[in-house]
Amino acid sequence: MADQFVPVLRWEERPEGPVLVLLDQTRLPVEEVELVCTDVPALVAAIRALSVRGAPLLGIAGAYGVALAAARGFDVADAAEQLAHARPTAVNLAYGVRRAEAAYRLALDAGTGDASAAAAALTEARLVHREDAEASARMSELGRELLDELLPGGRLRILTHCNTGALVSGGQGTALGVVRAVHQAGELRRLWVDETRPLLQGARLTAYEAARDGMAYSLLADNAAGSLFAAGEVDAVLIGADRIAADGSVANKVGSYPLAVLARHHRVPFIVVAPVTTVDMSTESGAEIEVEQRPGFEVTEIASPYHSDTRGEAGAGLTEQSGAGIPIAPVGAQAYNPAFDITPAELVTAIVTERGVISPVTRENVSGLCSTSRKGTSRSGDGMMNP
Ligand SMILES: CSC[C@H]1O[C@H](OP(=O)(O)O)[C@H](O)[C@@H]1O
Repeated sequence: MADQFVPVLRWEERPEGPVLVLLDQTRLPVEEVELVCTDVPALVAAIRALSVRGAPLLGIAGAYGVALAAARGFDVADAAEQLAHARPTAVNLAYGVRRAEAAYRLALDAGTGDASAAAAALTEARLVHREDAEASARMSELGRELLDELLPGGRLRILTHCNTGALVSGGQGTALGVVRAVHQAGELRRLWVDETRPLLQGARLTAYEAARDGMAYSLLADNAAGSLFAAGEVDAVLIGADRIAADGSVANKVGSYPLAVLARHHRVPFIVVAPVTTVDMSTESGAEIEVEQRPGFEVTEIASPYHSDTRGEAGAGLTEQSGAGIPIAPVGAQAYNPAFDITPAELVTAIVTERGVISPVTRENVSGLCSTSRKGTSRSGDGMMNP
């Protein structure tokens, strides 16, 4: 196991007051630069620029953001609203914000005073952080067991999309956390890493994590994935999720849905790995999930952390503003840039959570994930063997 990263996110008590310190993911893999957030607008800007990103980590950051507002005497209700709406698709963000806000309100209503209420929000944020680390560890175990069952004895060739590792989690990640467990068990033959245009989370972040772990990996352009399936080079697809609707539809980084179609056509297991905090039973179906639309310049320009002149002014992040990148389209070109797409449940072989694995992905099995009386895995029929 490689040495640990610079912490992806940490709370620090400083003489001038508490701060939230973030590893700026827009600067990776070239530089490990830390952003120090002293207020909520700075944290909201970091979330929108994807300096801090990835559904579970957004929930953790959101919870600490509420604690920061409370500790620094800002308006907590206003801070919670700003944070919860910083990005629309990952349900984890609002989940973490509301957890910390509720703890703050409960303490305040109990008459404990502002300082104690702020401490309650911080305690809850730390709990959200710890719970996600525990969930990550459990998902890694369950995901590796699932792969052992689906593909016994194999040295696996796994394809993944975007970044779902330690950079999105309180622990070692979601889908990439499973890959890590497979690698550490000596069962990973090859990790195929989709570069994940346009923000290149695969090229910049997953390759960075895989390299640090000594994994055998190959980076590929997203549109090369089809030829890998056709050549029989993919044993399983593992991805994360930003929101799972009640019907089992999965919102994830754009490019996930085409992989699900390819996987079904080539009878390859398509596995989603996500903590239960990603499941949103109040969203009935995938059609109701708000898909974040991002600025067109992320598509019409190429920005790279390797080239400081493409990071915008003051070495800002990759997504700071138009004109920071190198144009790769005619000036004025219009662009379609959804951050996510929706994969219907019928194309998902299994969903791995810390509370068990569900397959097939049905409304009943999704609902079971959220029931307090849940007992382990819900799998029926031969859904596992017919990816
Ligand atoms: C398992 S959470 C990681 C998830 O978040 C990514 O989105 P973004 O980089 O825009 O935050 C992507 O959808 C990953 O699957």
